[in-house]
Amino acid sequence: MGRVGVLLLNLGGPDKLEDVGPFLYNLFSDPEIIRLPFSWLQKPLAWFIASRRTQKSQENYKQIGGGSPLRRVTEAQGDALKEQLSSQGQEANIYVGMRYWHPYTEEAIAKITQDKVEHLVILPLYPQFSISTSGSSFRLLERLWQEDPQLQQIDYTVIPSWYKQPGYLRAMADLIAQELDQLPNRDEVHIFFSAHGVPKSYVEEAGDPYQQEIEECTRLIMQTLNRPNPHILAYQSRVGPVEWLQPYTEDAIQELGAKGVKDLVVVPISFVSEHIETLQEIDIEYRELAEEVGIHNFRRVPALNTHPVFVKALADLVIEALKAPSFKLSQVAQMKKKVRIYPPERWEWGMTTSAEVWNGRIAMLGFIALIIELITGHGLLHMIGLL
Ligand SMILES: C=CC1=C(C)c2cc3[nH]c(cc4nc(cc5[nH]c(cc1n2)c(C)c5CCC(=O)O)C(CCC(=O)O)=C4C)c(C)c3C=C
Ligand SMILES: [Fe+2]
Ligand SMILES: [Fe+2]
Repeated sequence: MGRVGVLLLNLGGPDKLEDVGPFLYNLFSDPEIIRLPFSWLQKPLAWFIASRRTQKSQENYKQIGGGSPLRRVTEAQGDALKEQLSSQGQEANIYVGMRYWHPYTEEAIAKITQDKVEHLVILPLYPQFSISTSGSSFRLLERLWQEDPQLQQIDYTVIPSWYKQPGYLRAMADLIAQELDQLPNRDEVHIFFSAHGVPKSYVEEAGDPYQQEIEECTRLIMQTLNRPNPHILAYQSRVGPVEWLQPYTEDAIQELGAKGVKDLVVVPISFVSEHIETLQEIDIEYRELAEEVGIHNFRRVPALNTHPVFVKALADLVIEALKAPSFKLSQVAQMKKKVRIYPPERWEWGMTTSAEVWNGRIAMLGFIALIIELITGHGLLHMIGLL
């Protein structure tokens, strides 16, 4: 076999506080994150939302040391994977491609062509598929492939999602067991799976298989764990006013508190690395809430990071993918029950939930712009002489 490469995909995160604004702008500029009727509105709206969110987001990053650990952790995972592959007789170069911050996917692709990689495995570091995560990275890669004849020479294969991988399930179950065993009444502790949320319309209108994969993954982890504990699944990190997958983590914590639950072990299930949503949102915000509602033993299962059983699982995935018939980027959408990757070919006007929401938001934006213009005396309407 010729030169082998593995491209690890992840979302990326700001390395320092000054990066937060531009990182958020990149994130909200992605039509897979925010769906709009007109593409020309994407950038101004991304700028508007990012500016409004930057300060709050910076405060959260300040609480975890002033930046995201995601790059460091992902690079460590890459190093560990290279070593593990080598010990299993497979030499490979590992490349990290982030969607919204350095090292960008484009930078990784440039290195891959420079190194003349012949066989490439594309492995998203999201166990479950969502339009907003792996889907967005695959779409970007599809575009890069179409534009570059050199890339088209590479024999590549994609792993769309891998939440059923036995080593991954084992590593998750072991980490949960370790936390349960720290508590005196370990078989009665509630296991709380906290998945990252997505807007409900992704699942119901666009056919995102994310919710189904999360639910199945939860069931498989519980089966692997093989303990009698009660468990619950809820969704965290909601952004904006639309409805996201329910129940929301904060509501579920409150309900458990009201029922008199005292011991909780929280399992972050959509992430394999520590980042802001484990270190700040769960460890600080949800812990505070849990204490307020009387859940005094609140423990969080650490992210897998470079857990050896997990790294071996990643290596097994790569080796199997190299042996199996290749799976192309264009096949992912077909396989995932005809997922309509955002934005749709044609904007659907009318009473669809998202169209209504966005029509309302655009009107609101226009209204805000008008108020600002009336107060400051500067703006588009003054420029064209209407005010
Ligand atoms: C607004 C929509 C968002 C969707 C949909 C979304 C889905 C989603 N995200 C992750 C994983 C991560 N998200 C991270 C940061 C992040 N995500 C959003 C918004 C959406 N995510 C924002 C605004 C941010 C920035 C942080 C903030 O201001 O809250 C990160 C990086 C974290 C870091 O340490 O920097 C990850 C990872 C998943 C798995 C997911 C859907 C399945
Ligand atoms: Fe996110
Ligand atoms: Fe988030």
